[in-house]
Amino acid sequence: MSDDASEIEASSAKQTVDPIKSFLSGGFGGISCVLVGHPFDLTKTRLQTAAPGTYSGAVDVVRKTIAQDGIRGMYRGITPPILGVTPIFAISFWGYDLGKRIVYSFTPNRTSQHLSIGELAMAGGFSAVPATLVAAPAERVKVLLQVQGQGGQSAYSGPIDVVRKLYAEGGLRSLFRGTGATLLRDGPGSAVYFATYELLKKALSAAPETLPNGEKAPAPPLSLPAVMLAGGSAGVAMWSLAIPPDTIKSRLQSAPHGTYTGFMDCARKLIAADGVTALWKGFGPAMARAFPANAATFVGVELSLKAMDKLW
Ligand SMILES: CC(=O)O[C@H](CC(=O)[O-])C[N+](C)(C)C
Repeated sequence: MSDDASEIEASSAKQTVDPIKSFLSGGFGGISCVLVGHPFDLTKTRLQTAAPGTYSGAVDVVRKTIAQDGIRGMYRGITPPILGVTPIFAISFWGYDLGKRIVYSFTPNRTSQHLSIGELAMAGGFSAVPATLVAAPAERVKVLLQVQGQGGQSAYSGPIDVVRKLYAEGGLRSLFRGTGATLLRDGPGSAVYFATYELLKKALSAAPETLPNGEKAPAPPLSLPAVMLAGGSAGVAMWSLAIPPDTIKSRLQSAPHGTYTGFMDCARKLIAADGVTALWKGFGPAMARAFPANAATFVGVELSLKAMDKLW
């Protein structure tokens, strides 16, 4: 067998892909995710951060936003997510692939190349580490833009203005406020996310063939509806876990300087003021977004991988 052929066989049996392809496919997934998911995300952030009584629910946020700002209002703050989510997803999908390679390197004497769901979850959790370095400042900027324009004056004219003002106010520390909260949300969240996708992908695929070396071949490609079902469910599974740390992250990142000393302080103050259920503010819109946005993400990922596989 040629070196190239044995490398392809080894990497497909190992469930890893070329790092450039995993990075680019994640980027395509991110763009698809933002285009479908942004209006849901804006509704969630407004519900999470508005003073009690401002909105009666998600539909009220949409009604008031459109009445005040038109349809464009639902896409307020989309520039940072497009610019931020694309690299975040690129790094996240690349990090997931890197996480799988790390698992292999720590288990050199394994009897099967196939990664268990626990190992895939570990690789998913690992992906949040590099992704958070980009996600935390991008989310800080996005949250500040999303919460303005709810009646009062706008403090920022755009993402660059936010970055400039945050840097002037507190340097990199201010720009990176909420990094720990982002990791607490995305570490466990990404573990569940990738594990759910792989689990459903396997359940929805036809039985794999056996390779000449006795290993199972990777499952044949999924149909688009199956990719959408597995991707959408991965999003729902992730957000079922991620809403409480996300609520705290949004509060931390949107509050004036000095309001909270950290994650636990913010959680304690939020629960004391609004009760424990306040941790699940924005649950409805997050869940409403989770399925379509992540169905779109994995369609973007799988289609771009397929296109790249044809190119090189
Ligand atoms: C917070 C976030 O970006 O979650 C992604 C899914 C979504 O609904 O946006 C998943 N991942 C963290 C793996 C990029």
